[in-house]
Amino acid sequence: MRPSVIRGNGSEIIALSKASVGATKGVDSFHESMDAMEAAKTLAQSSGAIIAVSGAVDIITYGHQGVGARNGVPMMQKITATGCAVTALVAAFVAVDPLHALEATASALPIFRIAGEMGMDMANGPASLRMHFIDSLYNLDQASVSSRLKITSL
Ligand SMILES: Nc1ncnc2c1ncn2[C@@H]1O[C@H](COP(=O)(O)OP(=O)(O)OP(=O)(O)O)[C@@H](O)[C@H]1O
Ligand SMILES: Cc1ncsc1CCO
Repeated sequence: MRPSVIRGNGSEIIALSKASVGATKGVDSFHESMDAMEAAKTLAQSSGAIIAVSGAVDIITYGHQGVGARNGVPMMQKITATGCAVTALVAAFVAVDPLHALEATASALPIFRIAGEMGMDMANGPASLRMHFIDSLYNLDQASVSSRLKITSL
């Protein structure tokens, strides 16, 4: 199997790259995404996949430079399965343009996080964030993405 993109939290990417033997915590992460930067680059080079690490900053790398997606709200972590959901969004973006999987991944992650920010503007906690987040993703437009986008090179 040669996946185009591997998305995990910091602990998962470190475990996959075998860069660390530290404890992991199942579906949640003990490590911050930036702790997994070197592991992500190593895994990208050994697997040939684009690596996306979710966390306070989402990281996207193909093994050399990286992109950091800095939008979002921490309460997204309190909704179980947002990790799987953002992975599904990445898959959908890559399916539209498979020859540009890096750009597709670097678009899907910040868009997911921007929808989280917009959902949080209307939410009172994780349950209402889940609802408002899905509504925000559904209603998202180019102007909202352009005005909110926070990405940097790493
Ligand atoms: N500290 C944070 N601040 C803002 N957004 C975050 C933070 N940590 C994670 N996220 C966002 O939350 C979503 C889920 O990422 P997370 O790292 O929690 O995945 P996961 O551990 O695989 O989750 P799951 O519980 O679904 O298995 C992603 O969109 C990610 O960008
Ligand atoms: C914990 C969990 N529940 C549904 S999917 C999933 C893992 C990734 O989000």
